[in-house]
Amino acid sequence: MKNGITRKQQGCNVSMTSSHHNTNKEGASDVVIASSAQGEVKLSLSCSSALHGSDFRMPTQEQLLKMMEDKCLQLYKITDPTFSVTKMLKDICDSVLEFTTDSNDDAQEGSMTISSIDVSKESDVNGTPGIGGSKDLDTGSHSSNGSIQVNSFSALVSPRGPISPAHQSSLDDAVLVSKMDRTDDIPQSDVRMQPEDPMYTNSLSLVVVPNHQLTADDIRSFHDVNDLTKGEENNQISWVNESTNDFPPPFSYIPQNLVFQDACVKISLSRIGAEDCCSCIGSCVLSTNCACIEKTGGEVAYTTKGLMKEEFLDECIAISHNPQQHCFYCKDCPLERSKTDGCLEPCKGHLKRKFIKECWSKCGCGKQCGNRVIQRGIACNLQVFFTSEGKGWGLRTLEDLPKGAFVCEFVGEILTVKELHERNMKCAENGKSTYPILLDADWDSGFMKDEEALCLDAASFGNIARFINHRCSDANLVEIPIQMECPDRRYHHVRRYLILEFALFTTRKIAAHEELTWDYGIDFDDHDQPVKLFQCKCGSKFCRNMKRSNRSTRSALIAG
Ligand SMILES: C[S@@+](CC[C@H](N)C(=O)[O-])C[C@H]1O[C@@H](n2cnc3c(N)ncnc32)[C@H](O)[C@@H]1O
Repeated sequence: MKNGITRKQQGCNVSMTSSHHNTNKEGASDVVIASSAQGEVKLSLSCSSALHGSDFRMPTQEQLLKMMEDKCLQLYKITDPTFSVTKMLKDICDSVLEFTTDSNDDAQEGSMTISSIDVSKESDVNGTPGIGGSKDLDTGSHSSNGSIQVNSFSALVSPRGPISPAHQSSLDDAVLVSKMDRTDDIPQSDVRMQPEDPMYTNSLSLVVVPNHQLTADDIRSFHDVNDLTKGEENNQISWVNESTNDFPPPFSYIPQNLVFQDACVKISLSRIGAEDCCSCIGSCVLSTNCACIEKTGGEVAYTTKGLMKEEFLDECIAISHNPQQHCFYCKDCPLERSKTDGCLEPCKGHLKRKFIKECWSKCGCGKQCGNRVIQRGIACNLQVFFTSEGKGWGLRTLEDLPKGAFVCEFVGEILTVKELHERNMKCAENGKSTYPILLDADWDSGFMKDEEALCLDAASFGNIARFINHRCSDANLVEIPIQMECPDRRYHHVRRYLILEFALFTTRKIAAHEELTWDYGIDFDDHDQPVKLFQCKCGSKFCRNMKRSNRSTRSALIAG
């Protein structure tokens, strides 16, 4: 396939040939993208039939393209009627040329090989999908020493230690991607792609480790440097580590809460009565009698710009600053019950928070109603980064944020508190932590069955909120429960099915690049908490861990 250098002149030929000798090892397939100084781009695919038996028959070009288009529809859900595989191949060539002409007036010469791996066999027991095929490599060119310069690279990464010299390079086995500085640890023979220009210090290197068996955690730790959310959110959320060679921990990104196992979450349309929906037309923020807004005492929580109203926000912040004044005690605390196996300890109290009731699908208003902020998803530009204060990874904003802006929900697995306790016990044995938050808003309503006392754990399955670190008292985010369709406060707020929400809003103006923090409500004096306490490095002058004077009784989040 050849293209001329300008988009107007470009032409695209698709031709197919087959050979009887193997061009690469068993079952491997390569995509080679080569460009010449004359502005030609060549895309060649090679694959071996070795794994599929000896009765290999070359399909016709038409058969192949038809099969691929069916696959794109069924497997990748590409439903655009104008989509065609030929056009996509041509687009790849165009992109190479576009990049070359945009970034450099002189056309470059070079090539790169993208190899496919099949780790689908390595799916973990929980059904975490394997990664099949190569991922998102951008253009590159050969350097004099034979390695390939990567101009930009959206890649999978693996937090692996130095690679032993015993490894020999091969494109057929596991593929690892490492940060540039880590390639010092790796024998040159194992490095297949390596950024050479210091300008690309945040680019990644592709390292091939032969015969390496990928584990489930390996697969879960492959995080795209440009988007940790795997495309699940409105905005991409990149990650960066300017301090160490560490990679983000293994976890699966989920944009909505999911039940782990025993949690009893009963949501059905029939449970959502007319009294829990509004019949407004237009934006409820301007309405005088919106039934949803009536649920929160007739107080509209949002401004017309989609920010939380200052008065409402300040009350929420005051509750979080003075938990003792806003606590209720349950008669038969599910948390204590889960810990003590029969022997009930005194309940330390749970926070009674203000909550927001957003409009929902059964309401008369539409998606653009001003009383629907959280359900429109993450709107700010965020980044995960490695903190320099010893807190591990953290989340920061890349843009200035006003006071009262919605940042993200807290999403995780929905567990019963009994399951959380069991999980914490296991974590204590293997040095891991849970990142739980109790859904305890309604625990004062009498005896609850074990399967009804719920919490969220974001350590293994969670959204971007799992990276938000704790700060005592003067955190720049505050958590506010959101109720949508479900009137049952036990779930706090349930969106669609099986979704519980807990949203984080800014408590003040936040400047670009500031770390986002919230007060987990930890009592650093309570050594009886089911999870291991950490040494707080929040740096706040109100730090409860340092002073140990302010004895909080909140149990909003028992951090591990
Ligand atoms: C919800 S996670 C936050 C993300 C975490 N830092 C990471 O690297 O994945 C909570 C964990 O982060 C660490 N952490 C959070 N806030 C901290 C703080 N103020 N000081 C020290 N460690 C903190 C603790 O290990 C805690 O168990």
